[in-house]
Amino acid sequence: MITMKDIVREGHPSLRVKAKDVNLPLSAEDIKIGNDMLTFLKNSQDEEIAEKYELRAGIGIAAPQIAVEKRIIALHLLDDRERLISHVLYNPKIVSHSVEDACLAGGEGCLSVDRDVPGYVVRHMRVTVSAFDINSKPVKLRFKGYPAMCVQHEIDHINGIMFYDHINDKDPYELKDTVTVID
Ligand SMILES: O=C(O)C[C@@H](Cc1ccccc1)[C@H](O)SCc1ccccc1
Ligand code: NI
Repeated sequence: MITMKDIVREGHPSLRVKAKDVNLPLSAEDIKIGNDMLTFLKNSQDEEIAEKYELRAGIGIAAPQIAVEKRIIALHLLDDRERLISHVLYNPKIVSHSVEDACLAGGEGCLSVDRDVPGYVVRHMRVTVSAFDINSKPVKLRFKGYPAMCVQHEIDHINGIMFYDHINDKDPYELKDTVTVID
């Protein structure tokens, strides 16, 4: 099982590379990596397991965060209507997005960053993502609001981008009027 010791921290080279596409159909190894990542998220959100294994809560994770430089991400969170969003996505790609931008009111954190980095991380309010699921089947998924922030955070990771790369150094809380702040 993945625990915090398996999650690399900022400064590790895997966090700054453009990860490679996985081959399809998926190998048993790549399927296991995806399942292990999703299991980590579920464990990290389970009070007892998280306490027992000292896991930091996560709603998303990307393979480079466990030093696997492949384009694999996992999401496990509830949307604003309490619907479960739980996916392992292979070779995810944003194929379209809204003109409207958004950011989380409290800024963002990262399982690979052991410090607070204040500031707004402006992203697309809505994204459409094409990917392959754990059965090697093509999927097209639409995300908006909080889940959209999460999937963009994870796709950034497979492109070697950290959330604070988006924060305006001079004015971390700069907000253009086209940006919606998500509470
Ligand atoms: O490091 C990661 O990739 C997991 C990120 C995902 C994430 C960060 C900011 C905004 C959306 C998603 C976080 O560490 S998950 C931690 C977390 C837990 C609950 C709510 C928000 C962030
Ligand atoms: Ni992160």
